[in-house]
Amino acid sequence: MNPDLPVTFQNVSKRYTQRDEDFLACRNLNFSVAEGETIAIVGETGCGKSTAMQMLLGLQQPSEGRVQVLGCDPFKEFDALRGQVGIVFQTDRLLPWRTASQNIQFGLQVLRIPKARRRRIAGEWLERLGLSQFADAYPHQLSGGMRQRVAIARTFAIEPRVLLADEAFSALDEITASVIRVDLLRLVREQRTTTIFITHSVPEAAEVAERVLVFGRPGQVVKEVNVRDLSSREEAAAEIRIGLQMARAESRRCETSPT
Ligand SMILES: Nc1ncnc2c1ncn2[C@@H]1O[C@H](COP(=O)(O)OP(=O)(O)OP(=O)(O)O)[C@@H](O)[C@H]1O
Repeated sequence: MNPDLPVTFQNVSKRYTQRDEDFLACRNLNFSVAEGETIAIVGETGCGKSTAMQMLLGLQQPSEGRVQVLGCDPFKEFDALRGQVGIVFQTDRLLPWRTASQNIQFGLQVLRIPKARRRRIAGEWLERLGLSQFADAYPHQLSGGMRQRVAIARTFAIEPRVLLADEAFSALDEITASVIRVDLLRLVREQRTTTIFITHSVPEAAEVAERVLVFGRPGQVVKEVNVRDLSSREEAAAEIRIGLQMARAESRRCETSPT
């Protein structure tokens, strides 16, 4: 395990207890993300993507193995990572009683940034996302795409070193999603934020990531696709689909093999 890399999973397994029985959600999961790198994790529903991300966020403890984020154990050193890991969710999760500007200031408030500085930072992010004239608008006065932009601004305002985008575009219509995707990618590149996209969409993974990890069940990397080494996004998408087929075959093999 290289402690200098911002995110490392080393031989990580996670077991849940379901109806008095052990259930393996991740098995011997190994991967890392380099500083400033953008990766995507793709996998079918139930393959353990969320469980892996919960361990990254320190919300779940691995049953075995080690997770390291920015040199810390996220479960045991939860407070040390406060403000260092940002998340963009599928839904905007804006507070309806706060204006766009006040929503962007929320994380900064939690980090006890003084009011004048908070306002200035929110103003800068509203401008960067083309929302300056909506600073005082409430979420119900904004379109879905604008709300997601406010949520993105709220995440970037804390200047996270690691960003997690969890199905960040799947609640938007395809046209809005493609515009917001471009916005988010631009910010990730400008800020050089180490980023993990979680997605079910093969074309999206091929478009946003430099490297794609295809997850199989229980949570493990069945194929790694280095988009940088391929000639086109289409070729990357084809490689990801091969990975998903491998994951399905492996999962069927596990289901049918005698225990
Ligand atoms: N807290 C929990 N307790 C028990 N089992 C759980 C818990 N969380 C997840 N699981 C199980 O672990 C497996 C992996 O779930 P997980 O949510 O990590 O998958 P996922 O790949 O994120 O799925 P999706 O794409 O649908 O979000 C599933 O079978 C799920 O039922």
